[in-house]
Amino acid sequence: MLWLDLGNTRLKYWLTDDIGQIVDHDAKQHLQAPAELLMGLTDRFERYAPDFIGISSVLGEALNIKVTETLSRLNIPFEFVHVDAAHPLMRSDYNDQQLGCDRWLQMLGAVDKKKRQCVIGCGTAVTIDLIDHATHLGGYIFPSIYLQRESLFSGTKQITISNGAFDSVGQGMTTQDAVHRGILLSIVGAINEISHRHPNFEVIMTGGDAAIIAQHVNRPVRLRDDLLLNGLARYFDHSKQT
Ligand SMILES: Nc1ncnc2c1ncn2[C@@H]1O[C@H](COP(=O)(O)OP(=O)(O)O)[C@@H](O)[C@H]1O
Ligand SMILES: CC(C)(COP(=O)(O)O)[C@@H](O)C(=O)NCCC(=O)O
Ligand SMILES: [K+]
Repeated sequence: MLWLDLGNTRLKYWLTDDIGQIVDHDAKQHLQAPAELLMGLTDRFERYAPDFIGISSVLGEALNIKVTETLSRLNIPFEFVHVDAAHPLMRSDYNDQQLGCDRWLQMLGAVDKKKRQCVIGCGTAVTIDLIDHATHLGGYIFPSIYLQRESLFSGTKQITISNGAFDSVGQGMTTQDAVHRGILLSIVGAINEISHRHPNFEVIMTGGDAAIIAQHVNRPVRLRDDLLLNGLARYFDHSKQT
């Protein structure tokens, strides 16, 4: 199988064998040209001769059409995920026309009907979702630390910071530190507040920036890099059974 995750910044792919083991995996910036990036990867994909391609995309109709055109040339059946708010593994009252499918799949990949869970996706946006015994209770969306820095850079005259490390939440004494620490605290502080309000929820984090953020959270955090893949596998298993 070939599994694709088209996020706002990166294209992730996984090739898995018959027993679900990952035989190849990578994440690449697509620069809003995912179809062209996929074109360059087709040789690699064809080498493994996958019999199915399952796709999560939050890139919108126009880019999905281009991706569809590229994938059609492979002559391998493929299917885009559609959010199912009444899925047997997890119920959700969130507006299902709006819920991002990567966000939903991450939850589907993590959900455990015996637990209360807080699933945090740290990609281009940071999403924080609460799940109570397999019922999605809703969540929050924040700009990532990088998007926040870009918005300060572009919306102010005297803040000209465009790079540097996000490594502390202590107060800063320079613009550079104040910007990075303030932004990091906005996410870490929100996570701490949400986990304070929901003390019995297991905190699970995934996505490109999960490790940077998790270090400063004052609760035990489970870092998982397999949630979206797991969600894709669960979704397509189910649709084959019905
Ligand atoms: N402006 C930026 N500068 C540097 N790195 C960035 C920037 N925006 C995002 N990133 C990085 O890109 C990665 C995106 O993470 P990922 O989970 O793949 O997100 P998405 O699913 O939204 O594509 C993160 O590791 C983040 O550190
Ligand atoms: C919230 C997101 C931007 C996160 O995307 P990502 O950071 O993974 O690229 C995406 O799931 C999305 O576009 N969601 C639609 C809005 C919603 O979930 O309500
Ligand atoms: K967007």
